[in-house]
Amino acid sequence: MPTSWADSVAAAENTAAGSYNVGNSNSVAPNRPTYVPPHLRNRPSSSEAAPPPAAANSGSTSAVPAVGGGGGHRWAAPRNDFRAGYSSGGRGGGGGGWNNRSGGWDRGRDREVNPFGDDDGTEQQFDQENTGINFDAYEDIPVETSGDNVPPPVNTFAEIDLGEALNLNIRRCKYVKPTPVQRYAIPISLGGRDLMACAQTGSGKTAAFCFPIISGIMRGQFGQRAPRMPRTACPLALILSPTRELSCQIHEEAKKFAYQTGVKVVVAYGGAPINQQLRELERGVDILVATPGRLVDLLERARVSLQFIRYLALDEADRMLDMGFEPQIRKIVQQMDMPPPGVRQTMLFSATFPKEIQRLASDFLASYIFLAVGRVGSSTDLIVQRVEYVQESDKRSHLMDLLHAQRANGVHGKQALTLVFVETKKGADALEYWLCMNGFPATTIHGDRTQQERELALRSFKSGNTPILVATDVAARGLDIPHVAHVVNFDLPNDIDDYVHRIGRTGRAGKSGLATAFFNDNNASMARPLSDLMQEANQEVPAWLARYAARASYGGGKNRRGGGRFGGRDFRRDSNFNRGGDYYGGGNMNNAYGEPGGGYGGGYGASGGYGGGGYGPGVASAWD
Ligand SMILES: Nc1ncnc2c1ncn2[C@@H]1O[C@H](COP(=O)(O)OP(=O)(O)OP(=O)(O)O)[C@@H](O)[C@H]1O
Repeated sequence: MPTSWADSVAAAENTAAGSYNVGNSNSVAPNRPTYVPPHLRNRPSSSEAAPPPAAANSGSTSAVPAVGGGGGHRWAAPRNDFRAGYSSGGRGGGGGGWNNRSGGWDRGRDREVNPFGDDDGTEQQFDQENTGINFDAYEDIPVETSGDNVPPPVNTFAEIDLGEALNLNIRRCKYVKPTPVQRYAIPISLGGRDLMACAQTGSGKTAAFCFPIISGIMRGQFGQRAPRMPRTACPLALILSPTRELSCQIHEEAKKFAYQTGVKVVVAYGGAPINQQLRELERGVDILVATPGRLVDLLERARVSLQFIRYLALDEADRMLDMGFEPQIRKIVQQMDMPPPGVRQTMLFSATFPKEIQRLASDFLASYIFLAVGRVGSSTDLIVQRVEYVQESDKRSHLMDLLHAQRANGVHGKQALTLVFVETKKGADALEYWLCMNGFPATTIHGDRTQQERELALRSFKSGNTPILVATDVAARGLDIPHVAHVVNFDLPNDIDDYVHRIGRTGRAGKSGLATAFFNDNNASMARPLSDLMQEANQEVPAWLARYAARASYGGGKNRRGGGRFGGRDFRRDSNFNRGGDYYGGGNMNNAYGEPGGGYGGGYGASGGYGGGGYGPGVASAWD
């Protein structure tokens, strides 16, 4: 349906925007220190001069310090060739970008680095589909929407008017069609609606919130524009995420999507020198990606103002609103100068969304749409889940057996990447040491390591030079590391949602993966939720675990899940929740293609979910 709803939204936006007029680009003088709306930057025109020279990479936009190497495992190093061949995402030659073409963009010293490294690239290079993605895996996924006047989903990117430059970048990313969460979330966001979205790990949520933000800024659809203040950066969009690594990853992705759109993306996160980030902010920012702690610092120094924010996205929103981060988030969103809900557009995304957190989150939203792709908090059945009964004292030798088996299955002499989750930072260091001593190159990521060590460890792991990463929950959420074949829960978490995020580091973007958990009596409280989760994901539940689960008493804790096979579980639909009937506007259940779907009974249950007792402090010690 290439001309249905998406077109009418675009038309409505253009009408509402009023002054949006492509032709204006000609009236902007080059290099004048005045504001040029993003939709007028970089616009090719027949009269323009030759494109800028393929500038050498100034490196000025890199938030990650240049790395000289190292950073892998610290102990015996059977293969410590970390420096070889690693590139953190194509910081190749220069290219066009800000301050070129239509000119007038006063970020004069910057050259936009081509994040694709394809400066001489032509269209045909982008024709290929994103390598290996299996979209069939998503065909039957149930989708639930609730709220008033839910915009219909789209089936292709072509149905949505995202803008020419963004569409080109989507092709460069080799995204041929939208994933289910993108099909629904992008039209909802382009329609100006607030959104609480829950979709399985690895299903493309980052693009689902980045595309509408970039597209909206490109359109320059705000009557008001952010002024240039000498020392205070005034972004139009803010994306918050819980960890430094995830913020960096979102920044890298967003830079690809925003390449040559004229929309500038900057990242700010703790543990890295603030001066470099301040300099970057001074050069101008449209989208700020940040961790909450560093952002509060910048706000208190009055180096960032939020008064022009039009888009707020919280990635891993349930984590951002649990006890660890909630005070900081409330400060940023409610106590500084950010426009209120309804004036700004707010998008919350996660793979898990406990009802207690949904209730908290609703403070940040105005008349929002709830979207669930797959069951809220479910794991994808692309991940084969195994649970093995292993006593504490046997865990190391058991891990060794798994790693030996995996080494035997290595491809092209390379061992598949294995991510091992442990409970504590000390435990991570101890296991890393032991693995290295036993000939398994391992490194760690946890909150006691310096930021540089963390980044180096991650790079060494991603590159395959150190194919085992031992991690605390700091690596549980959001990280998109290709080729993670196996996630081992050496220590099971105490919260089933943490388990869902951890195993979600494998089996991403339609690919399959393996997750093994070591279970013993210390994990008895996890027996029931684990067994329920595995059943939902069509996994084989071992008989001994089923017996444990049957014995486990239900105490109303946060690990308690509802009984249905699929449930959208918008907390507004809970019969315990009643705000006078003006809140919930009905729900729809579809498959991923927007067709009304049957076959998934019930599942919203007043009896289900995360009743009682507040949402716990999680694993704050393991986090930033
Ligand atoms: N439409 C698409 N076509 C092909 N690949 C895609 C598409 N959208 C996203 N991807 C790829 O899928 C992978 C997972 O995406 P992303 O990291 O956004 O997942 P996520 O849903 O945010 O996961 P998590 O819950 O773990 O944070 C990324 O490598 C991304 O490039």
